[in-house]
Amino acid sequence: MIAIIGGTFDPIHFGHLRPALDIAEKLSLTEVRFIPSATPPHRWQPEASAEDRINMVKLSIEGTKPFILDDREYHREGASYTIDTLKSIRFEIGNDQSFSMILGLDAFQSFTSWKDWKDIVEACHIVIAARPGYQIDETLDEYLATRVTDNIDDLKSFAAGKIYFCDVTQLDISATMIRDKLKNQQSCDYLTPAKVCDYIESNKLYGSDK
Ligand SMILES: Nc1ncnc2c1ncn2[C@@H]1O[C@H](COP(=O)(O)OP(=O)(O)OP(=O)(O)O)[C@@H](O)[C@H]1O
Ligand SMILES: O=C(O)c1ccc[n+]([C@@H]2O[C@H](COP(=O)([O-])O)[C@@H](O)[C@H]2O)c1
Repeated sequence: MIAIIGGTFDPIHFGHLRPALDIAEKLSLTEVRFIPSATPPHRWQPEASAEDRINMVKLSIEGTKPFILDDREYHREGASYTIDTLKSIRFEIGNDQSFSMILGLDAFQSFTSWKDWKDIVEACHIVIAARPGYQIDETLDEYLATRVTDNIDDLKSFAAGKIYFCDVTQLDISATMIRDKLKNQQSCDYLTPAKVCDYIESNKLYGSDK
């Protein structure tokens, strides 16, 4: 079973890494691919370059099984739409293998505004990580509500199409919080791996001149 976690990762932090590991262990995932969004379609453009964000992801996951970097969105022109990423992965792994997309609860809340969101649900399972400050929407879209399962085995028996809310270690960390601290010449220690803090410092990212 493989999964992806996409993100702007500007920068990557423990709020991405620990929940992704919790989900990998809970679902016995053989691979979790971190996919930095080169040109996010839906938000202001990232502060750090795609190269720096990719380097920080690499540093933060090296040596951690089953995490790997997948930089396909960097090599694609135009806006980084998730549906295009999923189609290209499906092309590689075939239609029979169980394949999940990990999303934080905040990202899931705007999911029905994503490009071709119904096709996304057909292409993969969606595993939603709890995030401090966000609650499951009681008025979940009907199309989505019928796909919710609390049975992990469904994620293994079906290749796609299920939605699973996953309890994970809740860390109230955001990339915005880290960028703000660095702008104020504060440290990002213990919010993201030390190697990422060192990279930010050496490359003077996010207005940090420490
Ligand atoms: N602390 C967290 N707990 C659970 N999920 C998270 C957390 N932080 C980010 N995520 C999820 O990780 C994915 C990528 O998030 P992203 O790179 O936008 O990080 P962010 O911290 O939300 O960034 P920003 O503050 O710049 O908006 C999204 O699905 C998001 O919901
Ligand atoms: O494809 C879309 O329309 C779309 C709209 C919003 C978000 N996404 C993806 O959702 C992931 C998390 O987004 P973000 O803003 O939390 O980094 C990331 O991989 C984005 O490319 C994708």
